[in-house]
Amino acid sequence: MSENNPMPDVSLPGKPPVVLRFSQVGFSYGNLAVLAGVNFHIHEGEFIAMVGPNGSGKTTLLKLLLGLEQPDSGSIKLLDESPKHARNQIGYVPQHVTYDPTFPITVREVVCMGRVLATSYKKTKGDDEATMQALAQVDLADVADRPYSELSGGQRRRVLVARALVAKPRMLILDEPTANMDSESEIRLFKTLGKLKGKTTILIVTHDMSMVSSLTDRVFCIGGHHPSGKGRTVVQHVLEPVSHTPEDIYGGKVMRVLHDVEIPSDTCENPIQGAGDE
Ligand SMILES: Nc1ncnc2c1ncn2[C@@H]1O[C@H](COP(=O)(O)OP(=O)(O)OP(=O)(O)O)[C@@H](O)[C@H]1O
Repeated sequence: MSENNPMPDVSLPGKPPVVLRFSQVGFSYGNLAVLAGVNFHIHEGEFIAMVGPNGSGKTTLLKLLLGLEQPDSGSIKLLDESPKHARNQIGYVPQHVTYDPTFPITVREVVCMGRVLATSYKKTKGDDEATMQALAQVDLADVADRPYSELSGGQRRRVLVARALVAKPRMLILDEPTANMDSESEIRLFKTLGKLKGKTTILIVTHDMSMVSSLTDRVFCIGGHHPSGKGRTVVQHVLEPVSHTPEDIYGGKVMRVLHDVEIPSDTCENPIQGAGDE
């Protein structure tokens, strides 16, 4: 597939559909060029890591993906639609949530907010059921009626995952999910993500460039500058299993991101089906 002639979002036989496609995307804040010629796609059910150093454009890429910013050039298709139209089908787990610890809100209520926000109607019986299901998915059903402020930082992050899951999203995006977490909380979070793997498409955005969880199917890096000099581009890198590392990092075995060996970002080895390049 040539860079200037991206393939349409039509799945090949035997391949899961493409849920997100960036085609030749460029974006600047005024004179500050951030992204240029960005081409990548994600298939339904994949577990993807998007890595990049601080200031490389990860948040900008998320804003484009969610339709909060518009690309200067190129196009973005999310679930076959424009990001603005499709973003209510995305579960987003932010890095930071500011909350007032004196505000008396329970874990159950925090999770249910994800349901109300996504569907914009009054709370129903179905919401209660979905809330408890989402809490069970993150192994926190037993704390449903505790005040949110009493939970540890790691538990609160999992509550936010439940809040994102409660509207049954087609894709889950986690922004720096393990920032400021101890290793035990990290393990529990990745256990939760391991259970979700394959059931929903998962995109983790992180500045940790060197290692990712072995749950990861493919890793994209926002890195080198585009030949045009007008911003950074995104490439796909190869993952290598690492032996002799403690298994408690990233909630299981870790994979090393090989930055000296890259494969073009518009190809896909499709680890789900083990099929050839697209
Ligand atoms: N609203 C804005 N207006 C102008 N420049 C911005 C704006 N937001 C971000 N930038 C700049 O765009 C570049 C990319 O920023 P972005 O926040 O996307 O990077 P990041 O990879 O998410 O960084 P970090 O890991 O530090 O959060 C940076 O140079 C940043 O200073």
